[in-house]
Amino acid sequence: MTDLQWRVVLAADEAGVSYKDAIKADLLKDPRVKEVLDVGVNSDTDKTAYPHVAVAGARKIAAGEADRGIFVCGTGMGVAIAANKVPGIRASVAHDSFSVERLVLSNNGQVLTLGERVIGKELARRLAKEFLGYTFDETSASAAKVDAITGYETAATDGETSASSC
Ligand SMILES: O=C[C@H](O)[C@H](O)COP(=O)(O)O
Repeated sequence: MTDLQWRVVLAADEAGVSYKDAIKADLLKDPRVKEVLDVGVNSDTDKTAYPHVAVAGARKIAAGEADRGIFVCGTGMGVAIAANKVPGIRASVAHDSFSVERLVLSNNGQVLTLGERVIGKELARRLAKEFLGYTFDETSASAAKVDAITGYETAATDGETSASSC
């Protein structure tokens, strides 16, 4: 996208709701963000397990209702693993600036995941902000590699056992 008017979907379990809500407050003030979707949870008393919120959030992106996702759980790993089960979604935990950059520029990741029990809140807020500063270059050398991921995913969906190499 060229105008960087992001539609961002947020998701968290009970272990990530505090950071999710802090990031939500930041995004609502961010001029680059035109819409924030929050699929929950909205309280640390809500015990909905992380796979459910992660898949709900990822499906918003797969359906074209959101451009990016920021999902939080205790480690960031569970929501990433769950989100990646949704076809077309590329999600990863990234707890440093370089990894956040490469999640987008190398992997065309749409979902950044964060671990509330792993990094501090101010770093999480900064990484969320940085994540929206990058846009994948479809003409870059990384594009063919991302296409290879999609090829394997398509092959798996089609019930095949392998995909062609790039
Ligand atoms: O990856 C999982 C998350 O960290 C989650 O918040 C905690 O999961 P657990 O209760 O199974 O450790």
